[in-house]
Amino acid sequence: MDSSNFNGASEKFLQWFQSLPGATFSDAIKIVDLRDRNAGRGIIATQDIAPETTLFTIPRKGIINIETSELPKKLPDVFDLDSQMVDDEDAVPPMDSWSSLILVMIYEYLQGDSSSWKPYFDVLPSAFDTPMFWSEEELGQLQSSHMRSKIGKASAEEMFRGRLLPIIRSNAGIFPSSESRSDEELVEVAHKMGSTIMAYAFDLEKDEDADEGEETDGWVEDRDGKSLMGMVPMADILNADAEFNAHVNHEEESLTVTSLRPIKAGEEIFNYYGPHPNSELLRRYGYVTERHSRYDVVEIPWDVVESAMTTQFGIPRSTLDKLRNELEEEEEFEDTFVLERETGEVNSDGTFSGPARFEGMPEDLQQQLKAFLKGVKKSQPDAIPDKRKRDEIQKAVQAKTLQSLVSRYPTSIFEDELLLKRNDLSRRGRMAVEVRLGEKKLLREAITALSSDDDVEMTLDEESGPSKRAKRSG
Ligand SMILES: C[S@@+](CC[C@H](N)C(=O)[O-])C[C@H]1O[C@@H](n2cnc3c(N)ncnc32)[C@H](O)[C@@H]1O
Repeated sequence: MDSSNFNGASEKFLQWFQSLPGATFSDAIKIVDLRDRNAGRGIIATQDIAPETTLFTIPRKGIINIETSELPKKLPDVFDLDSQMVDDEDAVPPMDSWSSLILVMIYEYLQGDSSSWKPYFDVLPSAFDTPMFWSEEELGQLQSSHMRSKIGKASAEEMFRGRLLPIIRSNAGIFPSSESRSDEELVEVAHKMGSTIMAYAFDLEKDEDADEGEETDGWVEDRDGKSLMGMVPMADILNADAEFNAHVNHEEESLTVTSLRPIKAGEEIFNYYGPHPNSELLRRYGYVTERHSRYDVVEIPWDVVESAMTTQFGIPRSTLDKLRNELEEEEEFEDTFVLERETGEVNSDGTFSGPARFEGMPEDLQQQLKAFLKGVKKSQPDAIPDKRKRDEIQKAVQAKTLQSLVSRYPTSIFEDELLLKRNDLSRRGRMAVEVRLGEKKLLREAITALSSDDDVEMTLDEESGPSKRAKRSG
């Protein structure tokens, strides 16, 4: 889209927004074109802004959701949760807030010019950089990032085909132009609406559920279907940063966006999407930033820990299977742990309270490993004669585990850093490298922290990729 069309769409959207009864938009801000830094539209300050200034107000009637769209009135059976809750095994389970909003968005989108939200749809994205839309080759660049298993394309598609498509097909008169579209085309529309919701929608508390006087943060966190979700025009033109300067307040009749601290003329107004690692930022929003790398995580699958116990210390698989079954029966078994830094809470004015620091291996992983090693000691007292030996094995197993995770990434930190210096990487390729590099750096911090212990000597050879020498003492 050339810049006059792009800015024309922004201008029409602003006019439409200002015509909504109850909407306000401060003279101190404007919508701008930030495509030169891959940030689409955003809002900047045109003059210095004091803290707690109202930047704009969105009347709740301007939001798109099941309460404002005409669709639920036209298809009461589909949306009426009570009638679907009947105790009938054959009854269709109620649609959750996620699929309900996708259906509403498909309906409004297919209305075209007749939708009351047309100027809003004109500023919503038509293309996405989220991994949902990446090729296998592009996904391969994420290497062994756990995020690859969280994209959920197949399950989303199953829901679109199994749930939404039959509703659209059996109500063709309500969904304009649906008859002339193939199943594939409608699924593509559903994917686009789903991805738009993922990156743009807010959680909106229903009035009756809202705790008195309590505000909610806004961005969609809850995908389990309980919350009321909605598309909030203008609030979603705000980009976000890990350090932010504005906040969306949820009030009874409207949502207001206010400044949290002084904002200088020319600065961008940033909302907050949450303490997401870059992998999650990419999965939901299709971008990554250096500032979010403080929240990076690495998932540690328990089976990698078990392999370390077997290969490093010869603990038989059968012993581990038995111990695992016992813990599973007691519902105390975890199959995945999260390696992360201590980041502290963000200050109330949107700034960081301090640097992120790696403080240690996940406590729950250590507890489970300890429980396993105690079990091993019972069946093989010679292998683990005392607590000192158990602690030593515990550390070495964790070190081996981290090393195994590092070796799952085909390139080293050094190689990734070199790659990022090149200027021939695609945007998606660059983001994939940044995600995997952030994970490797966290692993390196954890390895360094563990190897500061005398019993386990480890090195990270950056030229040839990470490597480890674990001294099997004792
Ligand atoms: C709620 S929208 C914000 C408005 C969006 N820029 C637009 O043009 O419609 C969220 C999307 O904005 C982009 N975005 C938000 N914050 C960003 C940032 N700090 N840097 C780059 N892109 C950002 C991402 O594409 C994300 O999916």
